[in-house]
Amino acid sequence: MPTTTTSLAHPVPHPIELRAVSRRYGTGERAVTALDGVTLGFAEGTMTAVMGPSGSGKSTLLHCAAGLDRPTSGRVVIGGTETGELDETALTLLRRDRIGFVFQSFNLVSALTAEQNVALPLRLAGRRPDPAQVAAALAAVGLADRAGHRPDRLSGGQQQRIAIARALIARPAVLFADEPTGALDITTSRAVLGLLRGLVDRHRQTLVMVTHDPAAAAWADRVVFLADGRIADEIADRPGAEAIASRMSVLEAAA
Ligand SMILES: Nc1ncnc2c1ncn2[C@@H]1O[C@H](COP(=O)(O)OP(=O)(O)OP(=O)(O)O)[C@@H](O)[C@H]1O
Repeated sequence: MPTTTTSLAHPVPHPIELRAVSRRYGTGERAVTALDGVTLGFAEGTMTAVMGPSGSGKSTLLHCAAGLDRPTSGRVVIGGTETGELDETALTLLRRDRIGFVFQSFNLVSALTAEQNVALPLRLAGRRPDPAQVAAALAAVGLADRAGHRPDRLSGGQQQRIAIARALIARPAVLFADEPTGALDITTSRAVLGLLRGLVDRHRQTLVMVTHDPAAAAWADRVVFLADGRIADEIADRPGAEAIASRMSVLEAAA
């Protein structure tokens, strides 16, 4: 039977690639290796959950991959650009163009309305926000009718949805989320995760999310497990929460 090879000579690069990335903090006896030779790519239109025991390097991985922190050794390639070759200004501009970030604590500006918060990244980039673009971002997270509200008049879930709209306003290739549902109840978490999943499925958004919660990780296509700064395990093909929880308990028992 004839065989056909379909591999591409020049495959499209992943929006983000980490190659043998290590990050050490401090020097001498106090040195901590937070990441230890991690090689990982995040494909377009996929959702990856990053899990692992406390201190295993999840936030450090996210910060290095997003260009918020620089590795001690190894390479981070964002949209085909080697970030190690960029100075701080060029890295900031690349991040502004390509990366969105959502935090557990929402990080909204309390004195600004929902629409002003969403428009903020454009203003910081020196661009005049297009009201239609801001309205579309609010509509995409189901909060068109809350445009004039300040964060203290919104629920936790609504605040996180505003933070997601703000992260998406510049149409980043990759959205990073560090425990985005960590401060939310189960029902609200589900709504936020459904929204994130929809962005991946409908808009081919690439999403990388750190979580401790197997139920949240079960929304992902792939779960990467870290232990002591290394990739300890990986499950692909949308694993269920039970399979994820049992891998986590093995890693936590060993930690
Ligand atoms: N700025 C820093 N200076 C020194 N050590 C640090 C620094 N940031 C992180 N570390 C250390 O690096 C290791 C990995 O930290 P990191 O925050 O990436 O882990 P994590 O898996 O996100 O943890 P958690 O689940 O508890 O948030 C830990 O041992 C931590 O103490």
